[in-house]
Amino acid sequence: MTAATLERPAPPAQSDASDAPAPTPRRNFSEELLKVEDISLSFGGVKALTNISFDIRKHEIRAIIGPNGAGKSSMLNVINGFYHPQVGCITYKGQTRSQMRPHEAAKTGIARTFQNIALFKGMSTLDNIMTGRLLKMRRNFLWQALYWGPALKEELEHREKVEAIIDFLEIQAIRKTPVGRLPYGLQKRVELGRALAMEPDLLLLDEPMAGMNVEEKEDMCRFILDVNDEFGTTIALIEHDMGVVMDISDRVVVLDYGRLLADGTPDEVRANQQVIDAYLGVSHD
Ligand SMILES: Nc1ncnc2c1ncn2[C@@H]1O[C@H](COP(=O)(O)OP(=O)(O)OP(=O)(O)O)[C@@H](O)[C@H]1O
Repeated sequence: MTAATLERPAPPAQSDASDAPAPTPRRNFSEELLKVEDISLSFGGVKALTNISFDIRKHEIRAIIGPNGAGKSSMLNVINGFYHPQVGCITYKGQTRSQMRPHEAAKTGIARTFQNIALFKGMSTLDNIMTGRLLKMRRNFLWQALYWGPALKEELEHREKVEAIIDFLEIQAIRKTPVGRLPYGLQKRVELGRALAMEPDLLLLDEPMAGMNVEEKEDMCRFILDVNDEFGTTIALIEHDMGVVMDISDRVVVLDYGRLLADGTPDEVRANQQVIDAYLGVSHD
């Protein structure tokens, strides 16, 4: 399977009296999980985002694309509370805020991977993924020292979850290896594992395939699709590889110079002349 041949599963056929050709085989989603409205973010004189509005629907794969410096990472940072916009609001799970706080975002089910891998390089794969369970731990260290039996039971429950993720991502062979010794593609997979350990409802992936070879990209595509299908996780991802974006995304937001240039299905975005001019014709190698 190549990345270029990956396709989302087609929705069930609709009975239609007309002989019109079937619609593009993409999935349809209606329930909104997150909405950003009129977001503007500046750093001094640099306008990173200007009046950006779009939504992310439950269970979809949503791509955010755009040329370098378009504001994609800033947008993810606004969603998970790393950056606080000067204008606009965010509605997540029905609650509207002018800004997210990182711990609020994490506690309410938003997990994130980073453009530059942010793992503990000296720690093993297993321990790195275990750090993703920290917010799920019910008891503090003092409690664990005083009540050893229940603490052990809780620890075993977390271990089981982590082992399940290790199996799912097919990284059993490197579970004890310090991640700093792993090749780049596997480190990216471990970082995905750590985000999955948070059992997120919304998973934000910042360039999950950057720096990967073709085989590693195929693997990562498969894992992203599987996470979405098997766990029902909603995914928002930034990606420069257009083949991947068009193949695995349900809808695509296009940013350019911090402004929203287009928002639609991959087919709509692909056919948009402004997008072609601003982005698709531009090489990012
Ligand atoms: N912490 C910051 N301080 C100052 N300027 C920033 C900061 N973060 C982002 N910017 C600026 O905001 C603009 C958008 O940057 P951002 O990283 O969001 O773009 P991007 O689309 O993710 O780019 P790339 O594809 O190169 O990662 C750029 O001009 C960038 O220099």
